[in-house]
Amino acid sequence: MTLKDTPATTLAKVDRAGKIVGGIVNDSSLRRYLEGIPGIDAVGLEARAGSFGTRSIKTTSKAWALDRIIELIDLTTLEGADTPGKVRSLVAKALLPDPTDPACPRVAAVCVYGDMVPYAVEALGSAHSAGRDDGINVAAVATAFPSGRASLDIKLRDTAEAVADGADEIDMVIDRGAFLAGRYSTVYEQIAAVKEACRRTDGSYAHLKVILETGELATYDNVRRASWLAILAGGDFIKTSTGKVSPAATLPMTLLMLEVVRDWHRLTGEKIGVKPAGGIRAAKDAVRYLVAVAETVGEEWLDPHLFRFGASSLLNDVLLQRQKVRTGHYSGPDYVTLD
Ligand SMILES: O=C[C@H](O)COP(=O)(O)O
Repeated sequence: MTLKDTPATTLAKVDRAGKIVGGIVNDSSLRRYLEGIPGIDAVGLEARAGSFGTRSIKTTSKAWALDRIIELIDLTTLEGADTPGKVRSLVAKALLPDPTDPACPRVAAVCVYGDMVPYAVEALGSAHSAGRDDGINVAAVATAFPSGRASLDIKLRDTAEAVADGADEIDMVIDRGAFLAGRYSTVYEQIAAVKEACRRTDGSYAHLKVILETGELATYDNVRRASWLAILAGGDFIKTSTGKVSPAATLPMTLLMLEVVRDWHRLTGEKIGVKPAGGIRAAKDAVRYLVAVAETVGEEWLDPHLFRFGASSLLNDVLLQRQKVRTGHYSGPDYVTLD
C-alpha cells in the first residue's frame, strides 16, 4: 500500500501530517522533521522521573489513586497457552475485581489476542462497552504481535478480523526494523493503513494504540521520534511495550512519551493517549505513573480515554493495597486470584 492508495479519511490526517512535516510525507520529509527534533537530556529526564517517587500521599488521596488505577487498567492475558476458559476467568475478574466489595470499580478493558476476542465479547455480555462509556472495552493485539514480522496484508486482515469480531481497541506493533533502518515512511504508511482497517461497517473506528516497543528502540531520541511518527500517522494512543521484550515500560520512557503528547496537544489541540505496558506489577509504582501524568499533561489525562496501564497482575496488588486502606489490614494471601 502506498500513500496514493490511502483512503479519504486517512488523507485528512496525511494532509495535516504534510503541513507539520512541511511537504509531502515521505522518507526524506519525515527524516528531516523527526531528526530535527532536539535531542533528549537523559540526565534531566531520569531525574524528573525519579522525582515522582518522592511525593507523599495522604490516605484519602491513596484510596482515590488506587480506585483510579483500577479504572485505567487494560487487564491483559497474552500467552500462547491462552484458552477460552482463561479469557472467561479474566473477564469475570474484570467484571467483579473484588467480590467482597461491589463498590470496587471495574477495569477499562480486557486485552487479548485477536482469536480470543469473540470469547471476551461473549463473556462480557451486556457489560461490553461497544461504544458506551459505562462498559468494559475489548482490546485486541494485532499486526503479528509481538514481533510485527508479517506482510502488510496479513497485518490488515489480522486487524479487520478482530474489529469485525467486536474489538473496541486495536493494539498494533510498529515495524521496529524499518524504523531503526530510517524507513520512516514505511512505518507511517503501515500505521495509517492499520488505522483504516480499524474502520467498522457503520463508519466508526476502533481506537488504535501504537506499540513502539521501547526496549528495542533503545534510545530516548528514537522513542521520541517514534512517538511523533505514530501520532502523525493517526494513532489514538502511544504504548510503550508488548510486555515480551525487556526492558518493558519504564517511568522515564513513559514520561518522555507524555511530554510528546503534551507538545502535540499544544501544537494541534488534539489529545492523544499514553499506555505504559509490561512489568508494572506494584500499586506503588502505578501511583508514580499517575503523578507523572498529572504533572506532565494534567489530571485531565487520568481518564481511560487518555491513559491506560497494560498489565496482567497489577490489579492483584492494587486490590491488596485497597483492602489495606479500607480495613487497616490485609485479608491474607488468598484474597486475590493469582492468575
Ligand atoms: O500489555 C500488557 C503486557 O503484555 C502485560 O505485561 P505484564 O504481564 O508484565 O503485566
